[in-house]
Amino acid sequence: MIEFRAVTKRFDDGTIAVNNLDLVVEAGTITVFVGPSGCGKTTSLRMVNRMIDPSSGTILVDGKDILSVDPPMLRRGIGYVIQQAGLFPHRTVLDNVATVPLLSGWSRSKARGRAAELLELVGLPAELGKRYPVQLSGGQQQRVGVARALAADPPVLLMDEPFSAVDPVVREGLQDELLRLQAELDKTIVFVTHDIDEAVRIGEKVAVFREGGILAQYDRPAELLARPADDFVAHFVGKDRGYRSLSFVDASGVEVGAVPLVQVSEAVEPSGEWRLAVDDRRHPRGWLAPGTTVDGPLVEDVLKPGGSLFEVGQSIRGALDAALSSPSGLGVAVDAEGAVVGAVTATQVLAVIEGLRESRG
Ligand SMILES: Nc1ncnc2c1ncn2[C@@H]1O[C@H](COP(=O)(O)OP(=O)(O)OP(=O)(O)O)[C@@H](O)[C@H]1O
Repeated sequence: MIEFRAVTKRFDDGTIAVNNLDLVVEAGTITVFVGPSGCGKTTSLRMVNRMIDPSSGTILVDGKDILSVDPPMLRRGIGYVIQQAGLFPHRTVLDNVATVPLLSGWSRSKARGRAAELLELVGLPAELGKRYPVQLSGGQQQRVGVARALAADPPVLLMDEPFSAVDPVVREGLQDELLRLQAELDKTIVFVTHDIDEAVRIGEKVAVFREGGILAQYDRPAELLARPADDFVAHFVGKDRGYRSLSFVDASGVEVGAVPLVQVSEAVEPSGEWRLAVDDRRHPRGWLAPGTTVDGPLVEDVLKPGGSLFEVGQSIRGALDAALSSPSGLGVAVDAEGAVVGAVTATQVLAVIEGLRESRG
């Protein structure tokens, strides 16, 4: 657990970067600090590993005042990942990751063995270990940065805009990877970003900062979207927050109905209704529009591309999107293997959303 108690940082030129911060980061969670540029996120983060010391107030890590711990000692228990990975350019990927174990006195072969395990853990093929950082993509470099920070197996991980230098698709992949790793490793992670979408996607709790280093709201993402504390937070979480908050409501309340199916490569009779074409594993292949006549076996060329799919038990946002993006108006539900289990309409989904709203008062 990390606890900020009335922490203020005033730099020598008088700038107040962090103003009387009270906040508890629970152990084993990902907590995100988010806010516009210059609102004190990085300063707050760097005070945890004593790269910056507070002007007043106290920071406790696992109940211990960090000012009572020697900084190098403190940092052994705190991994640090920064934007663009900050790798050593003249060391191979493997040696970058092995750096901390080597510094802790491990033999070269043991440190490299550990580094190889870590590369695997973050999803990088072993052969990349021989390359130099410049020979990797941005996303791969970020993974190496995470592996390096995990090398000493620290209970706490500080991540400062670690994914902001990569494109949105790679970024989403890295976020998923972090969530997967966290499920396995159970670290206490503080993650800084200025991207609210990233914050609500990966944070169990999100701290929104405003200018002047003031904490504007500290809440679970669903609360932040549903009940922003004030106009600043409402504006900062941005447009579509009502729709985005549906990501945190599961779709189990939506009753999945039957959907007419036809089999690809089999003969089909004409019909006046939309039918979903599936393959022999019941995976959806596309929609057959009403009145389409097919001469002989059904081929995929006559099918209309399907909309998005949603998995039963996932978010209601996915169910609504599936219905809205489907040419038939029927959102297709699939099981974990991707086989069709049925379909829902947008009206059905909205009725459930409306019911939830009313029951919340
Ligand atoms: N060494 C310093 N001396 C004086 N002022 C500083 C120093 N470091 C940071 N600041 C100021 O403190 C404030 C908070 O900076 P900080 O880097 O913590 O913000 P941030 O929220 O992380 O911003 P960004 O998203 O742009 O990285 C800013 O006004 C910044 O200019």
